[in-house]
Amino acid sequence: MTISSSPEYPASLQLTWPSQVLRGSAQVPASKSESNRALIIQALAGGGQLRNLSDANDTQLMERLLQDPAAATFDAEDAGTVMRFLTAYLAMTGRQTELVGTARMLERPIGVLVEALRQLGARIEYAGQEGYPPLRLQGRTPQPAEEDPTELTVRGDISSQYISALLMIGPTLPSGLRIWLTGKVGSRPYIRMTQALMQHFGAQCRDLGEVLEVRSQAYQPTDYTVEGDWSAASYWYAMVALAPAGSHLTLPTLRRYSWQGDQAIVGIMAQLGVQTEFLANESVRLTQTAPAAAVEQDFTDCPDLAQTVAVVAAALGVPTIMTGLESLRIKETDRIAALQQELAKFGGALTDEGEGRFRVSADGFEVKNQTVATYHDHRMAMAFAPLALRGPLTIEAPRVVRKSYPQFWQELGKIGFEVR
Ligand SMILES: O=C(O)C1=C[C@@H](OP(=O)(O)O)[C@@H](O)[C@H](O)C1
Ligand SMILES: C=C(OP(=O)(O)O)C(=O)O
Repeated sequence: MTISSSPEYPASLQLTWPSQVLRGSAQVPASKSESNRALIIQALAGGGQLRNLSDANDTQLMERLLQDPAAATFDAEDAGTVMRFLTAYLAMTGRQTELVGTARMLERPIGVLVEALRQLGARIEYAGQEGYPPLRLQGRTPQPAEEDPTELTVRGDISSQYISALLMIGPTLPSGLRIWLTGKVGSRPYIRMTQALMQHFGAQCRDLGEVLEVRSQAYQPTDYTVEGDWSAASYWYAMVALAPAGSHLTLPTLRRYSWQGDQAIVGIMAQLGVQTEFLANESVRLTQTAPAAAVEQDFTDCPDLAQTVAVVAAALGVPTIMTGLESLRIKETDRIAALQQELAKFGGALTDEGEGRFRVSADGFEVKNQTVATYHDHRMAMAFAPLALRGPLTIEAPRVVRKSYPQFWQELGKIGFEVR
């Protein structure tokens, strides 16, 4: 396996499993969500040492862009957190600059955040389509300090990243911020993660459910060690679920008490045949057990787990109802359409039953040399890769994993997959 030595990934990768039990230990990357928040807050705090930062492209990109705050253009590439967090961060500096991204990023909405920032005095224009990047930041009208926090009403049903972006700049505003959330709030644990990291850096945030409040206050430079990424861990859960009986794996750097909502994978995979044991030294041991006869799961709080779970449920033939998938349509790709296309190649289906309910089913699910398209989406590649435990498989554009888990294919090679 030569991927590690090559900066250029091949056009496709063939994965084969030598039909033995799956055993050993796999490295997950550090959480990109924690890393990207910690980087923004560190910049606002003016210090603090960050340990175990993610090597994900999304994080390296954030780090690089923050090092050159005077740049004329900031290219957020395909990183949602970079686009949304930097928009808020840069808008508050009052600088004139531009934020751009990949073609897909220009289809991912940002109007809710721009509208909120305008109410905080930011002058932001759309350089292309109204409500979408690219953005032109044209400075900021300073606002006087008031006794009461500035009130904003923000929709919570499109992306929680707007709310996290606003919260993080909240302490730096002269009057602080009171955010009224409307609509069905999705990805709520990511908002809590933001609050937890803000608090770690000395800024208090009150969470009253539909109202979030941050007073004007100084962040304190603080050190932080980033936890492993639970979304990335989900692919290893999938592997244990699909591996021959008797398989087990250890994953280091994962905490029992996590700030990441995607730790929900522990409970979800308990139903799909993977038992989790939290060990000392921040690691978990995954053991294969029997799956439930049927599963029903809401992904409102953990949308990034949906692809992993859909693929495992289809491959195991466990009838599964998935709800809370609304935000999947506006991520790196339309993940619902992508799942439907790719599952069909194996005899699986993700059927829209209306009213937000999707049914995973399978009719003679079989893995036999299919080629999986990845739609510029890291999670499509990583969610389908575990199927290689059931038969040979080709993954197109394997480079996509660099967004969150650059070492993914190497880790597969180390655990015993043939990766060509
Ligand atoms: O704040 C974050 O770090 C994230 C929030 C979620 O996005 P949405 O809030 O858009 O659902 C998640 O899907 C994304 O991978 C990371
Ligand atoms: C949706 C994702 O990321 P982002 O929104 O930050 O691009 C993801 O990593 O699955």
